[in-house]
Amino acid sequence: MTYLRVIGGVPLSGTVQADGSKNSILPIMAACLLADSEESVIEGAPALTDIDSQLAILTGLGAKADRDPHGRLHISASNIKTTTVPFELAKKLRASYYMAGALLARVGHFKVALPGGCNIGERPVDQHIKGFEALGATVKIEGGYLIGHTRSRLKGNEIYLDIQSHGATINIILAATLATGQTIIENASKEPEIVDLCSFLIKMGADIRGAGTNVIRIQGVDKLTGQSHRIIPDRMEAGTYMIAAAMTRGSVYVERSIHYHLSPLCAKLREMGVTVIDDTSGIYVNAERPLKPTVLKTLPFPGFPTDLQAQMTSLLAITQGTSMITETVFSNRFQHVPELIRMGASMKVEGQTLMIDGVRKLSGAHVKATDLRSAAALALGGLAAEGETIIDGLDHLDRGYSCFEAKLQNLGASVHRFGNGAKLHLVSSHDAIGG
Ligand SMILES: CC(=O)N[C@H]1[C@@H](OP(=O)(O)OP(=O)(O)OC[C@H]2O[C@@H](n3ccc(=O)[nH]c3=O)[C@H](O)[C@@H]2O)O[C@H](CO)[C@@H](O)[C@@H]1O
Ligand SMILES: C=C(OP(=O)(O)O)C(=O)O
Repeated sequence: MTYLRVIGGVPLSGTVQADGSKNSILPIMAACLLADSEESVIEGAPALTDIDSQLAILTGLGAKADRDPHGRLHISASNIKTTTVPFELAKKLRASYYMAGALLARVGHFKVALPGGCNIGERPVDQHIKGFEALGATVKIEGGYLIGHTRSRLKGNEIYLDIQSHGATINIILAATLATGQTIIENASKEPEIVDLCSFLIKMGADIRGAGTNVIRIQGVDKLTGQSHRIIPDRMEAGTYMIAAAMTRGSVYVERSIHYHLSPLCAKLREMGVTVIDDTSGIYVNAERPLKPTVLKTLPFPGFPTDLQAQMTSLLAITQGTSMITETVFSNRFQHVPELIRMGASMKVEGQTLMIDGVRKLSGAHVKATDLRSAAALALGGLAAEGETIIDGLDHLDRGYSCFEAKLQNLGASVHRFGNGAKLHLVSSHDAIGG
């Protein structure tokens, strides 16, 4: 077992760089399957277990998929030997289901085990199925697999998404790129990762208009070829470090973060009294003044992202006054709450709403992360807490944060990984910092 030990109390200070976006690179890796010639080279791929899992899936399908020593991914899918993604591989990440749209377009059939990923509530695929069927495929769920085929080439169609689903928008775009005729996706997701995927597909030869708006038009083409692409910065990772700066009353420059992608977070932090300044290369956060409580609701982009909700919970836990968070995207995304309460937070979940009565300080405790962003939220709690916090469940953290400890150490934090039977020993921050 491996744990993270965080000694709180140090205001973060310095510069941290955002890596390439996990939620952008994973569908782009699936899109590489659409090219029957030329290698794709993806730059800016961080060292994440989700990326390793997606590489293993591509290799299993017969593609050549590797990471070079400079962190670039090389993917070439001239041969596809199977269209089955077994449970053992698919269960590791939600993004495994993007193989369905790509395989359906490229070879006309797929059998992909229903995915894993974060345990944050129901993650149905009815909108993905609706889209594939509208394009002419026959799709069923059987034995834990999503199975689809089409007898002839997929045919473009109009598809209205009942829910503005990020995943379904991506899967339908992937399937529609090689269809005949035009596909129009209405009520499409507008998230930056969709725009990045479409930029890559357009370089490959796809004809796509409207990415980043609610209506995306895809005119099918006959062929796509591999291309090079640099992934956009990870707004969730960048946002996590911005919140960490605010929590520790620090002063941090998050290089490569894009203000437009983070505008809901920047707005909320400013409302709370944090200084947030954006320039051409990043965002500067300074939180020396006392902060004010706030109210926020998670929504599809450009609303407040659900992937930053847990981290904001940690910040509001130590912001005196009453705050309220409503989670509208996922049905079970407050699993960090009992752990923060273990650290002294005062908050209560009422349905999809969390009422927070901000306390002056959290205190270190042994806590367990049950999903990716809750792991980050607990680490942030630890950075601001008195004493030592031990965090269990790092497999979740490693899915989405690369060099997490090193980046925080660089900002002055005391964060270390230890494990394999190492003795847990809780100490006070005074002892630990050597005061
Ligand atoms: C809208 C939103 O914030 N999406 C987030 C979601 O994308 P992800 O693609 O995982 O989720 P979706 O956007 O598809 O889901 C949004 C909502 O739609 C529902 N749904 C989805 C598909 C479907 O076929 N039927 C259905 O009912 C889901 O249960 C959920 O309540 O998690 C990603 C990883 O955390 C984030 O990067 C995305 O920003
Ligand atoms: C929940 C997340 O990832 P996934 O949807 O891949 O499980 C996330 O990125 O916060």
